[in-house]
Amino acid sequence: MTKREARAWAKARRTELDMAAVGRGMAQALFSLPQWQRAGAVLAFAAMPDEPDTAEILRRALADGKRLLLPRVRSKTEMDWVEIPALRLLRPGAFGIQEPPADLPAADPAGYAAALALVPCLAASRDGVRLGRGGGYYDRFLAYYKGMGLLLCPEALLLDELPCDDWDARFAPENIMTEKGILR
Ligand SMILES: Nc1nc2c(c(=O)[nH]1)N(C=O)[C@@H](CNc1ccc(C(=O)N[C@@H](CCC(=O)O)C(=O)O)cc1)CN2
Ligand SMILES: Nc1ncnc2c1ncn2[C@@H]1O[C@H](COP(=O)(O)OP(=O)(O)OP(=O)(O)O)[C@@H](O)[C@H]1O
Repeated sequence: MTKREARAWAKARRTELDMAAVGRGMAQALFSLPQWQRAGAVLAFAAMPDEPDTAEILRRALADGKRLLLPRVRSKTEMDWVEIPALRLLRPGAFGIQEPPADLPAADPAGYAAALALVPCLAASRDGVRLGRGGGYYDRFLAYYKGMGLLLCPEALLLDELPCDDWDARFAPENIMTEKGILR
């Protein structure tokens, strides 16, 4: 299977899933993890309609006093991280994704202690290969990000194998989370 074929399969499979329910399951699994409880800052994402709904995670992060950063697309290849103090400030941005507004400054994730990055994917393999949407945004970010990361992947989108390029970040099974919890 090529990446292109894998993306087509994943996109079709995703339309059959209840992403509100998957998101609720992931949120519950996440809140019980020490990695979440210890996190002082969360690098999250506002979900697209075919991604697990993260609204509850975003609300809980702020309610628990964690600093919340979300991506803001800057170009065809780069995204900025922006700290957002309240979800009502979000505006539709590139691809219709809710983004921090242009007047909030870009932040350096390295400047946040105890950061936890929640990483979206189209699909993932059990041995830790992430399939993204093909923009390379997260590949570039993960190449320099040194903090803790969790890949959020619905159970139905976990494969035994996926093609992997040199630049693809790899996730250990204990850093892959489905609505049923951490893979092990
Ligand atoms: N919720 C969320 N936010 C995110 C990402 C993401 O994957 N999910 N990104 C992660 O990179 C960045 C935005 N990158 C994106 C890249 C492509 C598409 C997208 O919808 N692509 C189309 C195909 C476009 C094409 O025709 O080539 C698609 O997947 O259907 C969306 C976001 C930053 N923010
Ligand atoms: N660390 C990097 N530095 C520069 N370019 C990169 C890096 N990682 C990936 N790229 C480029 O990004 C493009 C897209 O890569 P890939 O198809 O793996 O994206 P993806 O992981 O599916 O997308 P995304 O991360 O946006 O969800 C590739 O053409 C690759 O050359």
